[in-house]
Amino acid sequence: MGGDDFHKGVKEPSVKLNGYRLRILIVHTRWNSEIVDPLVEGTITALLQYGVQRDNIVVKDVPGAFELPGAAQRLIKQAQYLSSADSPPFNAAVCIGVLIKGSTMHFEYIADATANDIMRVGLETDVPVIFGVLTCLTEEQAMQRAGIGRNEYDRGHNHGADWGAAAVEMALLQL
Ligand SMILES: Nc1c(NC[C@H](O)[C@H](O)[C@H](O)CO)[nH]c(=O)[nH]c1=O
Ligand SMILES: CC(=O)[C@@H](O)COP(=O)(O)O
Repeated sequence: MGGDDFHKGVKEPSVKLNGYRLRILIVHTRWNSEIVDPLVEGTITALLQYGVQRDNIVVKDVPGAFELPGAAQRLIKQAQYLSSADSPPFNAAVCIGVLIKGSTMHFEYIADATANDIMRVGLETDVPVIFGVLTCLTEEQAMQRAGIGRNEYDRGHNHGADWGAAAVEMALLQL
């Protein structure tokens, strides 16, 4: 594979909601918002295509990727504690951010901590938490993975579509 052949997206699962009303949490960063925002939209679009109702998609924002796991944990546990017929717990969550390598080791430390803690939150809460954090060496790499690449003939693939599909599939596994 030559050049920066980026991931074209996972083969979509053949999941069907079959009447289930899923409630999905999206936590996204404000860092690199010009790339994060299309990823959030791609995730929401995928969730809607799979039959999730828009009022069952809760979207919250945090400063940066390092804050994603803590916010997801607090919001998931809060929903579990305050669970009611009108406000059921979340069936899945998606943490969305974009890390772009700078000139120090900051990138590596945040990427490692964020990835490990997002995994931990999912395991500890028993709510699937999808890892929607791009860890890129250049801005163009990130833009291509948000479907907004500078190449007018190939803008890339919006990974939000994969994350939304994964959230639905993993949520149904929990039912
Ligand atoms: N450089 C990037 C950051 N850095 C900020 C941290 O995530 C965090 O908000 C700060 O260290 C305060 O705890 N965040 C990103 O999401 N993307 C970056 O490229
Ligand atoms: C991912 C980061 O924290 C990075 O953008 C910060 O840049 P730098 O390493 O040049 O401080």
